Amino acid sequence: TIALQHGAHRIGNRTDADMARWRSLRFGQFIHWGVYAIAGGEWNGKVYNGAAEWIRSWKEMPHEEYDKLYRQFNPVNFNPQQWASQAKDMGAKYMIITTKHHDGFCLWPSKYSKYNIAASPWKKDLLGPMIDAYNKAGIDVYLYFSIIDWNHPDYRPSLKNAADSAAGKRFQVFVKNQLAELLQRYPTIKGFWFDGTWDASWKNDGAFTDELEQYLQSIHPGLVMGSRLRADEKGARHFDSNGRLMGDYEQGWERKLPEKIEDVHGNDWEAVMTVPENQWGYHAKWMGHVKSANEILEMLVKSVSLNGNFVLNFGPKADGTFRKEEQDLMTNIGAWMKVNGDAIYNGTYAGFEKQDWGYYIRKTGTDSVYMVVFNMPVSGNLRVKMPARTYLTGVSMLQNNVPLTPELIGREEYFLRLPNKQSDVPVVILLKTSTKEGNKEGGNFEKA
Ligand SMILES: COc1ccc([C@H]2[C@H](O)[C@H](O)[C@H](C)N2C)cc1
Repeated sequence: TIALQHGAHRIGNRTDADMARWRSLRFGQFIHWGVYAIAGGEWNGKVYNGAAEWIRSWKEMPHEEYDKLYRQFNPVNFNPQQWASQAKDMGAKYMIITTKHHDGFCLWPSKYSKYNIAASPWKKDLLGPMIDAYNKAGIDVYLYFSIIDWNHPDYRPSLKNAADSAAGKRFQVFVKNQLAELLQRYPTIKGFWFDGTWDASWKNDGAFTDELEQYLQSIHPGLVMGSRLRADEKGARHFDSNGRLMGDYEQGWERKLPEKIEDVHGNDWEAVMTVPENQWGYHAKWMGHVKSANEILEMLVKSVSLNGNFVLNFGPKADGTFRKEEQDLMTNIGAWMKVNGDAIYNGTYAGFEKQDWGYYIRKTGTDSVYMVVFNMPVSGNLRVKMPARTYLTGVSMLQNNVPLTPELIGREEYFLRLPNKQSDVPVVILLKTSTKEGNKEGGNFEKA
């Protein structure tokens, strides 16, 4: 290994209570909301094909035009209690809100940048009421913060000369001040979700990123921060030059999921996902494939089955309301979560051989293993192969506790048959298992 001053300082996952809480939540709601929602992916009658929150970078959008949009930002229909209530109904246990995206517009009245909500017709802080409402609904809040800041005069993508370096230093002070300001204003938040850390000016100062992470932990112990914040002294990101994860969880899974358990290297991780192919902020015209509730549920279940968290993104309109497609998703996902949430919360990798019908999820620290069936075989037979020295002691439908009688088809291998093969939502079976030889003799199914 290479001697590193600013690489990973911890080998393996965090084991403290704050991280265990993050791990138990499993399902989050991402919210991308800002002045870009006013444009909604269009300008002068033309449609922007990129991600709506990036419209300022579009050649058809003059910077000075975009930079005046905040004068129209007036979310008169913003209702934080309603936002929190629908997130709770969906089954989300945490929420990540864009405090400031790459455009630099702050949703809170920051002392360190005039380009903030106080300068808009709305005037009032948006973050405080949101965080309070979500916390009251039992939902933890994490703050998205973009290091890239297109509005700040000292932001430099790279440092080419002494003047750049001086600006870069001023910018680092600005970032530190804003983050400390957010922690001071919103003490109940549980962590930061950093973004916009790929530019040379950031990744070539690994020491600063390391000091910043330690500074934030010192003023708010227990903060959960993923692998996007840091770089090591050689400019490596996410994984240091010795291949060790920096930060508290792997945060690179953006609009993609790992396929198998080996892909996550034993690290905590989180995937963030858009409903359309690639829109985070509000876009009036969604193009391409829009994911259904069942497709999203499969991503959520697959993430948990591979020991990760899954965060679904929403892009509220400029007036503070959610588009109908997003409201319908929250309702439909929530209906399934209401019945089957036990298989998700505190879920983790089960250690069973993957089968075609779907995914296994173990309730952390227990012998309870859930089977979440997405692909009903025409045979009607759901194959279950027990891991070595693990015995089946009970099988039932999660939804109504109806017991199932497995058919033994080999050494510790079974077929399970559902009462009926028809379902237009995923079906969950609860397996009770035991690793004690003794139970083998008892009521397990081999005797039958
Ligand atoms: C260049 O590819 C990018 C850059 C930034 C992103 C940003 C999106 O604007 C959104 O905030 C997402 C979470 N983030 C990674 C996405 C893709």
